[in-house]
Amino acid sequence: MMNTLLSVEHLTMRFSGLIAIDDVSFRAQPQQITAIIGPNGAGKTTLFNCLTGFYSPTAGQLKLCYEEKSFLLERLRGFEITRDARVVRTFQNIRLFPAMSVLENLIVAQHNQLMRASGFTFKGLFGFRSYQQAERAALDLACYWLERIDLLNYADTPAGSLPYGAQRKLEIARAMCTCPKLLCLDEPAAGLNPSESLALSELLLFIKQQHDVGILLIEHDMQVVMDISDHIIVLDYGRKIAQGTPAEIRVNPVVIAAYLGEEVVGGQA
Ligand SMILES: Nc1ncnc2c1ncn2[C@@H]1O[C@H](COP(=O)(O)OP(=O)(O)OP(=O)(O)O)[C@@H](O)[C@H]1O
Repeated sequence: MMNTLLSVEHLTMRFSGLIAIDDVSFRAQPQQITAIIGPNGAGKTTLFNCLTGFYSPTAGQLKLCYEEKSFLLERLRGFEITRDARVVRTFQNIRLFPAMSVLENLIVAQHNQLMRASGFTFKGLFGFRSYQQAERAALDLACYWLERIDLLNYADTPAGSLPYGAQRKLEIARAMCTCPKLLCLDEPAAGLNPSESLALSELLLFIKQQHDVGILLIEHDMQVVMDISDHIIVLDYGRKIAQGTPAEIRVNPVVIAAYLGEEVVGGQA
């Protein structure tokens, strides 16, 4: 029996009169893909904003556990959520550093490790061996991910000049360079063509199988969701209305009636 990676308990987020998330509870397991679906305005991104410190929840508990450690995310500041709890996210809109090279985007993601290795400057300045080793390790990790996303030949290309689909993959590679335990992806398939969506699905399956990370996936592309998710949480107007495996969600009448529609359940996104 796997240990739970993330426990969301009675999460509520209010904006004045509007309840964006209303008493939502669910669990996510390590090395599994947990999809969060629901129509526009259901509260999906707000959930990510609570998990990653952009919003302070009105109520509820967000507990992350791994390797005998546990973190209450709602009590941490944003940078601690990434640095200490190792939760990382991407956004609906691409947020790469467009003028930096592809490789530099992946090195910047390892800033925390490199700063520690540099003794917060002087070991780096004086070229300590331990810092040089850390630099090499950062480069190796960046190259590992560049190979995984087929961008090794574009290492020196400005990230902003890559095709859209490649930028989406680079964002995921950049997130993975932080060595996360929980990877939160906000609509990674948005704007991708069918073959790019397939490549994305393969990348996410590779990550979940080969790396000790749990994935939370917000996605409107039902083909991607149904193909790769282990577990699906369905939100509507801030409330959880269903959860289950893709097979269960496909035939859940509440979900069919409210969200997917019969055509989409049949596999047409
Ligand atoms: N900072 C904010 N202030 C006020 N209302 C907000 C704020 N952030 C989100 N909301 C509201 O909370 C509700 C949920 O929004 P959210 O962006 O989480 O939905 P979503 O499920 O991610 O939608 P989409 O699929 O369109 O991205 C919406 O009604 C939205 O307008």
